[in-house]
Amino acid sequence: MTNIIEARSVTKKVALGKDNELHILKDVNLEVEEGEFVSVMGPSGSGKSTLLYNISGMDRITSGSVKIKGGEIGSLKEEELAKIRLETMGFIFQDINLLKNLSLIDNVMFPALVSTDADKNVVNQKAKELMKMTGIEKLADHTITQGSGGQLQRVGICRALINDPAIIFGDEPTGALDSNSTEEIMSILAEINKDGTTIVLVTHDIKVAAKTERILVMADGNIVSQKKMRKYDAQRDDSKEREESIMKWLIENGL
Ligand SMILES: Nc1ncnc2c1ncn2[C@@H]1O[C@H](COP(=O)(O)OP(=O)(O)OP(=O)(O)O)[C@@H](O)[C@H]1O
Repeated sequence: MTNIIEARSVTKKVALGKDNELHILKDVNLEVEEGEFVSVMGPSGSGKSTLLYNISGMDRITSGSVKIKGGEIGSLKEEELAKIRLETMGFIFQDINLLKNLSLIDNVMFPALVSTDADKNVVNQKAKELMKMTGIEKLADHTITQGSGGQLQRVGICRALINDPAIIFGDEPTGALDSNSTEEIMSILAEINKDGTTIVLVTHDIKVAAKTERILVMADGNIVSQKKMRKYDAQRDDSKEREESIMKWLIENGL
């Protein structure tokens, strides 16, 4: 299997005032295989979001190396990095950040229209297909005030998928959703992953982690433990067993 993400000895420090700095990531090593579905758990402040932003090139590492599809991203100029982010990655956040003055379908289309000289009709067709796939096609012409949290998060997923990214990064994508919407969003992500898209999610929710196939646990700026599981298959209906086994593992490892 090919590694789509390779992070070596990654550190991240931020300046706190004149003579003080915070060491957030401490020599982190991580490999993610093409097509993998990975979740990152760990206590608040352990560095999960910082890891996500630094391996996706949304933020700059202090030292070490991050390769995406074999190419080092640390040394890239801002425009080159932005191009790689736009063409290779999709991002889903807890706070969906949709543009208020655009319809939902225009929000979905936005990353495709800013990135390339793509044909608007082709992009529109693709956006419609994605909205159909996630069950929100009827909301295409609505605005963001007319959707529920779960519906808007589906818009966020469609927007993340519009450029056919190889990797989707999610920072607590279900953090603001109720358990039904969380289940629905995770089913959609599991389907997307089944089709070959690599997914890396930060989550506090065992139910979310149970739908992934590898759980990384962070503590104090490093990955301290990990658990590999069979890829989730909705047909098997074994979510409960997966959740219990994760819970047991977390407790046994003092996490
Ligand atoms: N730009 C920054 N400036 C100063 N401190 C920062 C910065 N970014 C992150 N931190 C601090 O680094 C630590 C790790 O933050 P991070 O958001 O990565 O943690 P997390 O594990 O994702 O936490 P949570 O689960 O609460 O979201 C925290 O103590 C945070 O306050």
